[in-house]
Amino acid sequence: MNIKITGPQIQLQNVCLSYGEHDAQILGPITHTLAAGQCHVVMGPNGGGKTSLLRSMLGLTPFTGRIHLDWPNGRGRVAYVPQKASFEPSLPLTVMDFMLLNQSQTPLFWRRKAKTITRIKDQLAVLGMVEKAERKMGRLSGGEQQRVLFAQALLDAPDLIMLDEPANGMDEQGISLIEFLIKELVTKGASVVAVHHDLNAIKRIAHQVHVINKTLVTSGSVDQVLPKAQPTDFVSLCQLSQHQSNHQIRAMA
Ligand SMILES: Nc1ncnc2c1ncn2[C@@H]1O[C@H](COP(=O)(O)OP(=O)(O)OP(=O)(O)O)[C@@H](O)[C@H]1O
Repeated sequence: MNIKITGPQIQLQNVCLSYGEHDAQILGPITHTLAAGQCHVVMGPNGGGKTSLLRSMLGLTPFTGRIHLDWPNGRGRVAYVPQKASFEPSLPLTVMDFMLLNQSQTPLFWRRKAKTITRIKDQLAVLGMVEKAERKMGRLSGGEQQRVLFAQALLDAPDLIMLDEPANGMDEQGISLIEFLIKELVTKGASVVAVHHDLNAIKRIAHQVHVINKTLVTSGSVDQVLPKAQPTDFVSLCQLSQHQSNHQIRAMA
């Protein structure tokens, strides 16, 4: 099948990050390129800097160095599903309100176009959440909130989507659905960058895997990076230093 790629290539040059002037360096230096139109999984230990890297790519966290999104046909649409969102249970924000938030500049209480509402309901239906459109966001379960966040991210057919642990809190059906939708996005030409911990899921969805533990430990296809995909491999993968990584991973295969 001939896919027209609409997602960007992501180029990182000497990217470094620390949160405060005197704080330890969280990331870097990282010089690396993520190919356009593929599903890239970022994995690594807790605190290794995966979220920080994603947020840097989105321009949400200050960093040094350079991150360039090289779009094939001019700048496309970008979506982000954060690791966790917290909604105060008493906050009077329904699922529908939340979906409408970045659909226009007009206040929420203004009348909405029927076309927009239908489009939102269709997207909520895909994620199995249309029946809960009038529920308050803060009263949904974690997995349900995650489904709504995903629905909102997909609403404008993104060309680049960043997913921070998209399967977090999801049941089995939700996990399959998210994986199906990720594959569908890539089939349509989008670039996907997802933080993930589940090795089996990574094998199912990833074109390229990038192991991050402050710096880039290693990167390559699933077959190159996850030769046997046992949990112990994951631990050792994360502990490898940049210098020894490629050699040792080949030895593990
Ligand atoms: N806003 C912040 N201010 C100060 N330190 C931060 C901030 N955000 C993250 N950190 C620190 O940066 C380090 C990397 O955090 P980050 O969330 O990027 O890691 P991660 O790999 O995504 O972790 P996890 O797998 O646990 O989600 C951690 O030590 C964390 O405490």
